Amino acid sequence: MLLEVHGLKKVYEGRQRSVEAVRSLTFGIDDGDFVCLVGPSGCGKTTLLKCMAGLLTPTAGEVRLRDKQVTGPPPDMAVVFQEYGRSLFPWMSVWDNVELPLRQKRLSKGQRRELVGRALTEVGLADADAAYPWQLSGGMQQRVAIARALAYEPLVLLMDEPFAAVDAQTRADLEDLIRKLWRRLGVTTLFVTHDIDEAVYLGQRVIVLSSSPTVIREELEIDLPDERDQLTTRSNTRFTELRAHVYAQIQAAKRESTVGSYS
Ligand SMILES: Nc1ncnc2c1ncn2[C@@H]1O[C@H](COP(=O)(O)OP(=O)(O)OP(=O)(O)O)[C@@H](O)[C@H]1O
Repeated sequence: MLLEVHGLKKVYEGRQRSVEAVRSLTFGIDDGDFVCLVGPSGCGKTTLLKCMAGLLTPTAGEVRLRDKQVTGPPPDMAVVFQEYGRSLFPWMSVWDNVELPLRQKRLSKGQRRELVGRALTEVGLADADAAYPWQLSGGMQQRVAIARALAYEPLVLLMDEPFAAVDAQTRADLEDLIRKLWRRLGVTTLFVTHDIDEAVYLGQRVIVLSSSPTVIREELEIDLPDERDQLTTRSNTRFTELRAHVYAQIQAAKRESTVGSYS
């Protein structure tokens, strides 16, 4: 198992009251997996992802990467967030943004040039290397963030609702880009989303979370062909069945939390 989450619990301690965001989560991700995490909004997805990325300390339980406990941001992980506007440096060119983490890795100039050039080509931005992020559309900025993560050659790529802020057409293009890159490069990916269709379309496996305080409601194998396509896959009967199943699970999770909050 490449990445393991064991009995993870996170309680935010406030001055007036504490909020139990994640109650107890245990799951693992194998090398090369593409796993989607989906759950009702506010269910604790971002909290979980931040704990996995070493940005938050769990209240109990642990995250292990290659059998080593995560206690701070591991050098082998890259994260792509939803807010591309805040994750790129506006005063740096596209090329410099993608190169920045490689400088911290202390790679030679030649190695950096090769990795940045290749990553920008992979995401279709080879010609935009000298532009500044603010000159690009939202979808292009998110491509830059993806290129930056890929150039870094992480063991694990964590993505937190990365396409939530772009329009539907761009989103479909970016979904296909991510699947294409995953199939070609085989990078282990954990993709967090509240969009059921997106989770089923992208993942090999979907983990459905309950409402906060979060536990796992279900883990589902997505037995759709690896070759996916926005038109054929989404009109496939199996796709429709899977999305209906996940939808029902999430509705049930929401109902339970409403009942819970009145009991
Ligand atoms: N810093 C914090 N302090 C206190 N409570 C917090 C904090 N961050 C999140 N929470 C609470 O923890 C719960 C889970 O929040 P989180 O942002 O992880 O959920 P999410 O599933 O990512 O939400 P969304 O679907 O809106 O992106 C929510 O009830 C939220 O109000």
